[in-house]
Amino acid sequence: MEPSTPPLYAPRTVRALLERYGLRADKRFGQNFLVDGNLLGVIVRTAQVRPGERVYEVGPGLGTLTRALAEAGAKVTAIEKDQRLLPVLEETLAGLNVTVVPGDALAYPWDEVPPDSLFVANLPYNISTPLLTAVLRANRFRRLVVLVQKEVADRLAARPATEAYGLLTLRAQYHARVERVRDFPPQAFYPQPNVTSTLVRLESKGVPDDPALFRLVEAAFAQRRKTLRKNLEAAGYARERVLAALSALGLDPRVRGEALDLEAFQRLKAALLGPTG
Ligand SMILES: C[S@@+](CC[C@H](N)C(=O)[O-])C[C@H]1O[C@@H](n2cnc3c(N)ncnc32)[C@H](O)[C@@H]1O
Repeated sequence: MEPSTPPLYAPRTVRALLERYGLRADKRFGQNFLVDGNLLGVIVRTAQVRPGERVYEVGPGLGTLTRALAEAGAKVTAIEKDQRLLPVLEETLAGLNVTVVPGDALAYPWDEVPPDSLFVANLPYNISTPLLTAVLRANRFRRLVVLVQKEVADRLAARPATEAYGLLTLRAQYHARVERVRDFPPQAFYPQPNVTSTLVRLESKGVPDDPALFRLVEAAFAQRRKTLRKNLEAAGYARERVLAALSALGLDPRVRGEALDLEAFQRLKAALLGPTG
């Protein structure tokens, strides 16, 4: 770009690009484009990209974050569902080390990503939970840096016995060490969303998925108001085994699933199914 050209994140560049291509931000795709250069810098610094490192991004949008990651030395693969944005990306990412993959990130073969890649994204709010689940489960990323709704960040970083604590929390904390980096106000985006966003960093523990553990966790949270024992029985775990396992762990039979931390769930799994279960 010419030195006098305003950067891609400048609100007037974003508005001009959309106008030139006859586009409007589409709510169905969760399109809130980043228009704050300082906060863009925060995301890139948090990602700590090494030169030549592979970075996967979901939802490049107009290419703002994609471009910043490529300029920091990353080799970026960016998956975009909105076909209307593909010609824009061709223009804004020209000459950079970026591959744009058209399609739905929920259908992307995350298992095929080379190990130790990075994942960096300003996520569309409507897919953040299933997408994070799929990406964490694939166990291919060394680090994930994601901008999500504050409420999703609360769930990722929650402690037991809180309202935000649940399946997503345990999925995240099983696979990674979770750190909230900072909040992003609505003014950092165009158009402005109704909610605050939060940048979250997840440092992978490099552990493979544990389907039996997550079947147990899913069952435990099926009906939050019910006791753990009732939920497990409803999911088909034999009553006697459940009672014996709770007693072996020194847990009150009236305990709720939300009281158990990750380690307690792992011990419960071993007590119910045996160490190899
Ligand atoms: C919050 S915007 C972020 C745009 C850009 N990265 C930025 O920070 O300005 C979310 C982006 O995800 C795209 N998107 C929405 N659903 C998607 C899906 N299922 N798969 C891939 N991309 C999707 C939207 O079209 C949009 O470009």
